[in-house]
Amino acid sequence: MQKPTIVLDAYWRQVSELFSEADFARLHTAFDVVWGQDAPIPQEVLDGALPDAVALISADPRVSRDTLEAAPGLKAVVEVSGAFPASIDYAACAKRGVEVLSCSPGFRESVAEMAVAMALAGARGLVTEHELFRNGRESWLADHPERDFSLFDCPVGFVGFGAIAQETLRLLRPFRPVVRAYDPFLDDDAAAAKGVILTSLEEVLSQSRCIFVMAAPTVENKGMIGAQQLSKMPNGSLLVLASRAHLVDFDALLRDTTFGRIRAAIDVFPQEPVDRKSQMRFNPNLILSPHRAAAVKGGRHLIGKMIVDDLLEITAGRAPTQLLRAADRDVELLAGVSDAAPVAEMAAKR
Ligand SMILES: NC(=O)C1=CN([C@@H]2O[C@H](COP(=O)(O)OP(=O)(O)OC[C@H]3O[C@@H](n4cnc5c(N)ncnc54)[C@H](O)[C@@H]3O)[C@@H](O)[C@H]2O)C=CC1
Ligand SMILES: O=C(O)C(=O)CO
Repeated sequence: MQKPTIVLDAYWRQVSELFSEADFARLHTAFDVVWGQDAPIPQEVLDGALPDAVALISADPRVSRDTLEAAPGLKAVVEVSGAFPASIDYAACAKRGVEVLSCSPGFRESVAEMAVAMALAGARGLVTEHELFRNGRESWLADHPERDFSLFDCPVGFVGFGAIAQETLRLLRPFRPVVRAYDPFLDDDAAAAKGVILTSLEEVLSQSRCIFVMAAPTVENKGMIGAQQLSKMPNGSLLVLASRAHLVDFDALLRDTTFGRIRAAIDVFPQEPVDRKSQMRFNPNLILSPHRAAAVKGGRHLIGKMIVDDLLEITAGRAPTQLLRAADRDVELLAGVSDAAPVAEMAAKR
């Protein structure tokens, strides 16, 4: 029997960053894969494949009514950049019954692991003492209660309680944290099922010693953590920023961390790469990570597994269960907010 055709146009990503060898083999066993190379797909290859394609996997999917007309058998569009882009006609896809899926849940393990690493490094003064040690100024056997704390029984807060936050909490569970979360799109039952107190942003910020910012960037939440919100954080508390700089007023964050009243561990920045002369580079109360939360060998392979699993479901006539479905989200809030262009440019230079 002929295998269904899929178009794999992952560039600017590398195919091997998305798929383990085993999942790439599963993909090829189940589907006739067009392109699948680490270079942009030539337009004529795409045009030639669309009439037979059941799925289009792309880091930069451009799907208009014309695309849908050219692809009468299309059942799914999978974006592999990390967020729903503005370049898809979501209404036209919904009308045609084409699933639009985002790979974003496939980052959860690697990003959660890094968030825990950043929290532990911040909470135990690891990076600070390491830097002081290099300069002969380290403090032997000192507790530093004004700065350091244990995650055991610690009040921990989440701003945004989606896939990455939930995975982070799963990893933190052995520390028995007392967990509060602010997420206006989560209901009480879902939070209760995870053992989390769903509450206001103010309470999360004022009652937690360690706060993870993990909300998706939307058209509504730019700079939602500003000077007023940061002022609620207790002295000596730590902000771990893992989702997007969009959520935080960086001028306010840099002001509040300058003298160490609060500290921050940051993986994502308003401009990436950060300017060589930025004050951030000289602020000892910041742990700086160059957008590497998912950057580890295999750190994006869950994406490939989810893609293969969901495409098998979709081509069997069932609903996808792994990737994020546009149909389940208010795409108006999300689409195009996260600009993939700087990430794509940095990725090209790896
Ligand atoms: N640092 C890195 O390398 C990476 C960062 N990310 C970022 O992490 C974000 C979160 O990823 P996931 O957990 O997989 O997404 P998700 O969609 O599962 O969860 C996002 C959560 O944010 C919540 N949210 C939206 N607006 C909010 C608001 N105003 N206040 C509080 N919560 C709000 C949503 O209700 C949702 O529960 C992504 O959108 C992406 O920007 C993702 C992968 C890698
Ligand atoms: O690490 C990556 O590949 C990302 O896109 C993070 O946002």
